[in-house]
Amino acid sequence: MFIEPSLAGGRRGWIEVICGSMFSGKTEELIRRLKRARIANLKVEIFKPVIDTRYDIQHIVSHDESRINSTPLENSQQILLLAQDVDVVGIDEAQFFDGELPQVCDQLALRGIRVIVAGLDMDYLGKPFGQMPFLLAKADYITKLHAICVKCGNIANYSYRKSADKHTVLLGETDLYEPRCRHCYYEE
Ligand SMILES: Nc1ncnc2c1ncn2[C@@H]1O[C@H](COP(=O)(O)OP(=O)(O)O)[C@@H](O)[C@H]1O
Ligand SMILES: Cc1cn([C@H]2C[C@H](O)[C@@H](COP(=O)(O)O)O2)c(=O)[nH]c1=O
Ligand SMILES: [Zn+2]
Repeated sequence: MFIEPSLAGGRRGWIEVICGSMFSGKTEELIRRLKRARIANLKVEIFKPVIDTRYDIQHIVSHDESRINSTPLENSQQILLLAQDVDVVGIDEAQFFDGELPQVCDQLALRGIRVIVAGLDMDYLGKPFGQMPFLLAKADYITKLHAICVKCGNIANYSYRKSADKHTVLLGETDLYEPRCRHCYYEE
């Protein structure tokens, strides 16, 4: 389990990345960290890309229905304007944001903000997704989570797409995707 670095003394501001396949618990872990920050009386702002309308337009919602309010954004530069005077910034579905997101996160961290980013490390083809590889390179702390393979019960790293749609971005849940381990993913 991720334990927050001490906030006492020293220079603050860092980037945490939570990654993994679909259903691995990224959103739950993001919500857990953000709720704890609020319990610590820190000022928290939460963002997601506007295209993520899967469960709710405004809220970040996990597959298990835990939720937290957020601000949907068209582009990552808006975070710099909206994250004034905050201690912690949470960002979900980072793979859908534009190419500016890594340097936006850098700037936030330099302002002394704790930045917590959650996103899919790989798309349905098993390729690095959007800005996630760059965020992983810049992160101070990385948490890779795993789902359970629906075929064999082992640890799952991959998000297998059940439809023939070839667009990289295709919103969905169990209707379109299932988490699979390496072996079950490549067997198909
Ligand atoms: N195959 C699976 N492996 C693990 N968790 C699953 C699976 N199918 C459904 N879940 C549910 O998904 C939850 C995680 O949801 P969520 O945090 O939204 O994941 P992510 O954001 O990584 O897609 C788990 O707590 C569990 O209840
Ligand atoms: C693999 C993959 C996923 N997506 C979409 C499907 C979901 O709407 C989100 C991922 O949500 P989660 O919180 O990680 O479960 O991304 C996509 O558009 N393209 C893909 O290749
Ligand atoms: Zn498997």
